[in-house]
Amino acid sequence: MSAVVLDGKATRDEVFVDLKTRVEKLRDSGIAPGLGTILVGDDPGSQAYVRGKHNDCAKVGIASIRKDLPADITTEQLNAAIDELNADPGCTGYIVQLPLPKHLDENAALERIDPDKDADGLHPINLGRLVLDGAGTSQSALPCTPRGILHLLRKYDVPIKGAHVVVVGRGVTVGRPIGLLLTRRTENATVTLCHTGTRDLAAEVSRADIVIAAAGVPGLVTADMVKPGAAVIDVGVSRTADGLVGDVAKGVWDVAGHVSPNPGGVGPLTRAFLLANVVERAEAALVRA
Ligand SMILES: Nc1nc2c(c(=O)[nH]1)N[C@@H](CN(C=O)c1ccc(C(=O)N[C@@H](CCC(=O)O)C(=O)O)cc1)CN2
Repeated sequence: MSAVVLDGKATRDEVFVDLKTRVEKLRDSGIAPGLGTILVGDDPGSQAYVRGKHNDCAKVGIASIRKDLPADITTEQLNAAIDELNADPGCTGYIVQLPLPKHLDENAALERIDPDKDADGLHPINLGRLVLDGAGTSQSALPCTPRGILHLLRKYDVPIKGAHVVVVGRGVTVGRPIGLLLTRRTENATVTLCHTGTRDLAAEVSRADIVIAAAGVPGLVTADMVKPGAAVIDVGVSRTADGLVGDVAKGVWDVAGHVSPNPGGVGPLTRAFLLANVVERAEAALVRA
């Protein structure tokens, strides 16, 4: 079997066309959406992601505000940068790029973001709204990668209702929120969340109609684990001497029905839906005004 490729780049381009029109409409109403980013340290991966986010802003006409801080900043200095973006009227939505250096408390940083400007949907209030089925509305943003995964599955008509989804990885940006998203009544999937404490990963994965691999372990999901015809979404990424490597081994392509590759799958949509969240935060502010 040769899997159908879920093309993240082509899908991102479609999302951008829609966003450009909405940004122009907002500008006609006197609102200029602006994305802020806070990047701490010099991790090459994080630097590349943040650079990409600002390039994307230029493509759809969103202003961008960039705060790059050294790896050894104090909690007080990080808090000051967050407070500045909370107070900046030109910044309608922003993110703190993760991971932060070990000496900084990620949860405390996320909690300090103004929930109305939380473009990642990772503030505890917004994650709480996801639990209560309120996220993804004018109330609050949905986390970007889960939103991208759902969009790709829908676009390529991968059946979600009633599907058994196995998520590998329990991180805050993907593993935990994707389970909440796919078990909403509108999606109605059954989700198993696997992690390093899972006893028999292969047995869990083999029952899945949809596998979402977000562990950051190169080649963790192998062909022998995957049910023939299943959809496999490769989200985890590791930077190795051979370049970027996903969680899904190459042989999976011969067994799966659909594969979202890495790179070229969900990553570009993570960035696209960050901008969608910024536009939607600005649209919501317009309605409130
Ligand atoms: N505050 C956040 N931090 C992090 C998030 C997040 O959603 N919010 N997710 C990841 C990193 N990430 C976004 O920040 C991200 C990952 C991947 C891509 C992407 O476009 N990948 C490309 C390959 C890019 C390359 O060559 O380096 C692809 O998959 O084709 C964009 C953003 C952790 N941190």
